[in-house]
This record gives sequence, C-alpha cells and structure tokens, in this order.
Amino acid sequence: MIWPAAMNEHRTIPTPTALIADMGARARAAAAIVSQASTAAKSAALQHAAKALRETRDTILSANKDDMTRGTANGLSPALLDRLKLDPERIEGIAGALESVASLPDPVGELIDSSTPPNGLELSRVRIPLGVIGIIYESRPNVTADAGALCLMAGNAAILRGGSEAIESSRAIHGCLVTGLRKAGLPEDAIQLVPTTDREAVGAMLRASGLIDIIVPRGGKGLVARVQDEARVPVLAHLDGICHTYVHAAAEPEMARSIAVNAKMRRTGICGAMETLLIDAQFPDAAALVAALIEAGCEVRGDEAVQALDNRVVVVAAEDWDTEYLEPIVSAAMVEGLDAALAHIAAHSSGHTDAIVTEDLDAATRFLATVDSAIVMHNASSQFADGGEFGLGAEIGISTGRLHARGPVALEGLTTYKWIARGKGNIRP
Ligand SMILES: NC(=O)C1=CN([C@@H]2O[C@H](COP(=O)(O)OP(=O)(O)OC[C@H]3O[C@@H](n4cnc5c(N)ncnc54)[C@H](OP(=O)(O)O)[C@@H]3O)[C@@H](O)[C@H]2O)C=CC1
Ligand SMILES: N[C@@H](CCC(=O)OP(=O)(O)O)C(=O)O
Repeated sequence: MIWPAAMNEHRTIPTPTALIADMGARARAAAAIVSQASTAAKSAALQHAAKALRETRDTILSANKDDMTRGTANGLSPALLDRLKLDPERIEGIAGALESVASLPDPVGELIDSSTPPNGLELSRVRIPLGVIGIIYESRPNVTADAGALCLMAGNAAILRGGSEAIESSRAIHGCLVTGLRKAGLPEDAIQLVPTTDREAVGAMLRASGLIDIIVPRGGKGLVARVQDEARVPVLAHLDGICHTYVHAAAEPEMARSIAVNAKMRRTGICGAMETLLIDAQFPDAAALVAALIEAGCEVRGDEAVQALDNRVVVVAAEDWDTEYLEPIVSAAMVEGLDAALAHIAAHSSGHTDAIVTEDLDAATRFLATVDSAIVMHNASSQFADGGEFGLGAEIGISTGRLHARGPVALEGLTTYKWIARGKGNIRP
C-alpha cells in the first residue's frame, strides 16, 4: 500500500473504511459550502489551479516520471503507459481544460422549466448539485483534474480514487486543485484524493451509503465486477466500451474504409475505439475494407465469411465478440442485413457507442432508433465519443448506464434538480 505521509501527517492511519468515513464527513461539510458558492469563486478556484499546474510543471513531471518508471518495471502495456504519461504539452492541455471548465455556464440554479397547474401553485424545476461524488478511475492523470474541476463547477464535493499506477502524478495534480480552492476561499475538502492504493478503499466507497451520494466508476471488467457485487451507493457507470461499426450494404466504400480505420486505429486504447466490425453481406467492397484495416496495422479476427475475404484474417473465437481489446485488434463478422446487425449489437454491445455507415437514410434512422447505447452514430467514427468533442468542455467519462445521464457526462450530468412550489396560501381540497 502506498500511503503518502505528507498528505495525512496530522492523522493516524485508519482502516480504509474509517478513512472513507472521515473523508466522506469532510466532503459533506464542504459540499454544503460549494453548493452555495458563487460562479466567480468556483471559476477562480479553477483558474488558480491552472496557474498552479503551469508553475509546478516540473514537480508534476518528476512525479509522473516516478509513476512511469514503476509502471515500466511492472510491465504495463504500451497503451497503459501512453495513458499514464505526461509531458509539457499534456500538462498544458490539462491546464487549458481547467480554464475551459471555469468559463462554462454555471449549471447550479438554472431554471429547467416552470408551470402553473390548475391548483394554482407556481411550480419550477431548478438545477442543484448532486452532493458528494466518489469517482473511481483509471491511471490517466488528467482525469484527476477534469473530474475534480467538473464536480466543483457543478457545486459538488469530490472524492477521487485514481488508478494506483498514477498515484504520484495524481497527488501532484491534486495539490494544484487544492491550491486553487484555497486561493479562491473555498474549502480544501471540496476535492479530496484517496491517499491509499489499497483496493479496500474502493470497497469502502462503494458501501459508503449516506456519506457519498453517487459513485462514478470509470474502468474495465475488474471494476465492473466489484461494483456489481458491492455497490450500496447509486452508481453512474462509466464502464467498458465494446463499440461496433456496422458497414451497411449501402455504405459509401471509401467513407466506410476511412471510418473503420479511424474508429479502430486513431487511438486503440480508449473506450470509444471500435472493437467489432460488422460487414453487411451485400456490401460490395468488403475485401478492400478488411485489407485497409490490416494494412493500417490491425489484426482482424474474422468469422468464416470474413476469413474468405483475405488470407491474413485470423480465426475469431466466441469470446472475441465480448472482448474489449484496447489494442490494434478487431473482431469482424459478416451479417445478413440490418436486422442481423441489430441482433449482434443487442447481444454484445456494452452500451457505450455504436455506429452505422450507410447512404440509406431509412436504414440509418432505424439503426439510430433501435440500438440502445448511450451514443449512436451515423457515418461517423466512434472515436468522437468524448465530452470535449461534444462541446461540453471536458468529461468525467462516458456513462454506459441507463439512468440519470448517458454518454459524455459533464456539468449538467453532475447535477440533479428540485421542484420549487410557490403558493399564496394554497391548501389542497
Ligand atoms: N466509459 C468511460 O468513460 C471509460 C471507460 N474506460 C474503461 O476503462 C478500462 C481501461 O482502464 P483500466 O486501466 O483497465 O481500468 P481498471 O478497470 O483496471 O481500473 C480503473 C480503476 O478501478 C480500480 N479497480 C479495478 N478493478 C478493481 C477491483 N477489483 N477492486 C477495486 N478496484 C478496482 C483500479 O484500481 P487499481 O489502481 O488498484 O488497479 C482503478 O482505480 C477499459 O475497459 C475502458 O473502456 C476508460 C476510460 C473511460
Ligand atoms: N473520451 C476520451 C477518452 C476516454 C478514455 O477512454 O480514456 P482512457 O481509457 O483513459 O484513455 C477521448 O476520446 O479522448
């Protein structure tokens, strides 16, 4: 267990459960203050944090170097090391994201709608923060800044549990967020970082009913299994991306090739990368589509019909249809028409992002209406699944659950609402 003493030198080391209880109580007190904080104060905290990031760039890079050295020694894959790595450009990107969140409209207090029913009450729905948000996320250091910033701007307190491989980088970035809070006169406990890599702290967060209002788990299969078993706190799932691209019979061949190659190969390690390609049996240019992926450096694992297109195609196994590779590997099946594609996606999609490529608007409309994923796309690469790309400033992640918020979650997704009823002495008959 890594337990940075500097973070808690005034405390005795408690059990993970006691640690989360203590952090939860402090977060609750901070949430009461930040829920009422002015837009100016929240923005100022993020502006100061961005400044601190730039001023302590070398310290952050040195912390990241420690994480990278440990990660390399522990045999992390190139994709994981790429997610973990910071450089001056990435730190500038993180600072820029803080500034862009700081400049977004404040969702807190926004009037959603209003009405006056026959009983004469003046009703309105007004946006309010969710409260205390616990985020469990992978070893990508920018998430510490993005998640902390989005939670704060939406008036919430955050308890951040980042991936263990990034602990030193996350600590350094979290230090900048705390500097920003302090300089803006907001409570430092509004954004806390779990100071241990002990996974029992994850369990304690999942069971922290009453202390944490909602948990955002952002990660893969191991995390999913634990969340499903143990969560006693409402969950806003941001889980794995088994994303499909269906190339319909009426797809424009060149567009289909460039979308498929981009969806798989632009960045293979992100959750919005295509993992399965479905090729309509009537699509006339299937061999060139498969060849384009192979020539871009992708291993294609295909069913018999796909194998017949190109002798470089590898035999697919049943488990491939449910595998998130996060590597330059794709599973590929030939399907007999739109209904077969819809059935495959319904059976194997993780509900993240699925796309159709076609010039047939009726087929596209049916696909978009039928596929039950957080994001459905027509003639576009699934790699666009991203809060920044959707104009939301940043994202806490892509929600793959069905309730509350779906797809890229940013400020609005981190709020709820309350009904306000104004009367003039109204009593119910
Ligand atoms: N939908 C979305 O928005 C996103 C989804 N993802 C998904 O994340 C995955 C890649 O990230 P990866 O690095 O594998 O993430 P992991 O799921 O391995 O880790 C994510 C976090 O969960 C913790 N965790 C994992 N398993 C357990 C467990 N059994 N008990 C307690 N804590 C656990 C990790 O802790 P520890 O450090 O101890 O391992 C880490 O903090 C992919 O599946 C990708 O699709 C990634 C980004 C965004
Ligand atoms: N939505 C983000 C990526 C989210 C994601 O998958 O993150 P990660 O798995 O940490 O690389 C993007 O498109 O850049």
